[in-house]
Amino acid sequence: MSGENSTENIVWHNHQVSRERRAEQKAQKPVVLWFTGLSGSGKSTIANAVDELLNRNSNHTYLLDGDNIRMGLNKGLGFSEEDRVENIRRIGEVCKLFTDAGMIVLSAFVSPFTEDRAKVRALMQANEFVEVFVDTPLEICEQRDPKGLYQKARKGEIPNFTGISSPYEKPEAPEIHLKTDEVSIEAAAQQVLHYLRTHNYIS
Ligand SMILES: Nc1ncnc2c1ncn2[C@@H]1O[C@H](COP(=O)(O)OS(=O)(=O)O)[C@@H](OP(=O)(O)O)[C@H]1O
Ligand SMILES: Nc1ncnc2c1ncn2[C@@H]1O[C@H](COP(=O)(O)OP(=O)(O)O)[C@@H](O)[C@H]1O
Repeated sequence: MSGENSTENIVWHNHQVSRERRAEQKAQKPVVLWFTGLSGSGKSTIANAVDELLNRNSNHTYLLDGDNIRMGLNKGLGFSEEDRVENIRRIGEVCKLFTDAGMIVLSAFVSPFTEDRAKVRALMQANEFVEVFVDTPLEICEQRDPKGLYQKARKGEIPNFTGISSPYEKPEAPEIHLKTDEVSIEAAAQQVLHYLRTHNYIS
């Protein structure tokens, strides 16, 4: 392909400071903690709790959160299947940049499609993608309804709402499985920390 959008005249630059040196300096193994689950499942709450624990442990982290990214980088994308695919693709690329920088990234997006999550995993280096399934039954998300969105969706005021009028494909083999109807926010966060410690991402 040639023309304005072609990449044929673009050359990849190798950095003088390697990704290994960037990670070593931070005394951690870079990784993306990819939280996925229904709206209201607890992705944001648990990711924030993990972020807090990691920060106190002197780790270098960054939290990418659904609503915030949609107000900036992904402003203009909606909730059609096509837009969700592009939303997750861009977020995957951002995660890759952060892991290259040696960071532990926490991403909290519904990311309802198995294929899109698999594409992000494939973009990362081996063992740098950890899928965290925030597994909360739809009935409980609906009871929580922290933003009042389920109520609106049930009234037909929000089209393509995940779990109601748009599918959520559950992870089949997540590295971490959090059942928030059985464990507290603090216990869920500790479960993630335990995984990171036992797999030598952090000390
Ligand atoms: N139609 C529809 N379906 C699902 N969610 C909706 C929708 N419209 C708005 N919202 C709000 O947007 C947040 C989900 O954005 P994401 O970027 O995580 O979605 S996706 O990964 O592209 O599917 C989601 O945030 P969370 O509640 O934090 O998950 C909702 O607050
Ligand atoms: N065990 C739990 N884990 C996570 N969130 C919980 C739990 N119990 C209750 N909650 C509440 O559920 C809501 C989850 O909302 P949020 O974190 O915004 O979800 P999401 O980011 O998946 O949309 C919060 O109000 C949180 O306090």
